Amino acid sequence: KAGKRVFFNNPMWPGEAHSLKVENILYRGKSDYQEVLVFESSTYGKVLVLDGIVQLTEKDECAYQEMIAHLPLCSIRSPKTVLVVGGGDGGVLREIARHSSVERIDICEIDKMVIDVSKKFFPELAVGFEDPRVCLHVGDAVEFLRHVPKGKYDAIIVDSSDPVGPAQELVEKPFFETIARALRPGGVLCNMAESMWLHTHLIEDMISICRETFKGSVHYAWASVPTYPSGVIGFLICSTEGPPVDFVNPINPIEKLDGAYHHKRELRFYNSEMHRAAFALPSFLKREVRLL
Ligand SMILES: NCCCN[C@H]1CC[C@H](N)CC1
Repeated sequence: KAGKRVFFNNPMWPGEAHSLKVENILYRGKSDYQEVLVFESSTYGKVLVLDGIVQLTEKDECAYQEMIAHLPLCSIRSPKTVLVVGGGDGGVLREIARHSSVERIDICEIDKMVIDVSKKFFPELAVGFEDPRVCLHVGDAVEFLRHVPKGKYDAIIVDSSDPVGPAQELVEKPFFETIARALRPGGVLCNMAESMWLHTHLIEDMISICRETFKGSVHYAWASVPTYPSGVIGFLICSTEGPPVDFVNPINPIEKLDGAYHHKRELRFYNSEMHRAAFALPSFLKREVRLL
């Protein structure tokens, strides 16, 4: 009933909780991997929740989907083949589709229920699946990447949930090694990388794995997403050995992309200034994760 609140607390962020006012519950289900909930909130539009953790809201999904897609793709001259790990809601696909140079987008999502629920309740995101360049694989990305030919992709985007449950393996070294192998020389990875306020140990671990695995550069960027814990989310962005990639100054600025690909929906968060600003880090973080 209107006025009810839902609280999001979780061992991933002890001692704190975020809450949203609920107008009505639209869907509750349980897939082979997780519990799936969709509700209409009072102020953030529709909300997708997996195992009690907010994945996206209609109001602020633009920040996460646009940044995780354009930080890597605007850092390389002309991305052609892209892989999305996770991303079953389709939002990242919608963003990648803006890049007219892209010829093929593979996506490997483990949970079909997330795709079906997104198509039913989040058409603004699921529109990403309609692009003819998209090739959907429903299954475990760890398995999928084992069979990918060496050097196949220009960019890989890991749009995962938290590393508890189905996404646990996506922060371990063997997975990053299969990603490095699947990228071409000078190819780029952009990986969801939690909160600088809550998860500096996890970020440190991921960065040290990436430093060993990716012989190019490793950077951390971040963006404001009010409905994620602590209101920010980070991105770990790396390049493999080969032509050096300057992540901070986009060589393929989104403003230069031909408008044809923007007609469906304008950008709400990302632009080249936000791109550059995303790599500015607070002093405590630079000390704690010894980044360049
Ligand atoms: N594709 C929707 C976003 C999935 N990534 C989120 C990162 C932060 C997490 N606490 C929740 C999922």
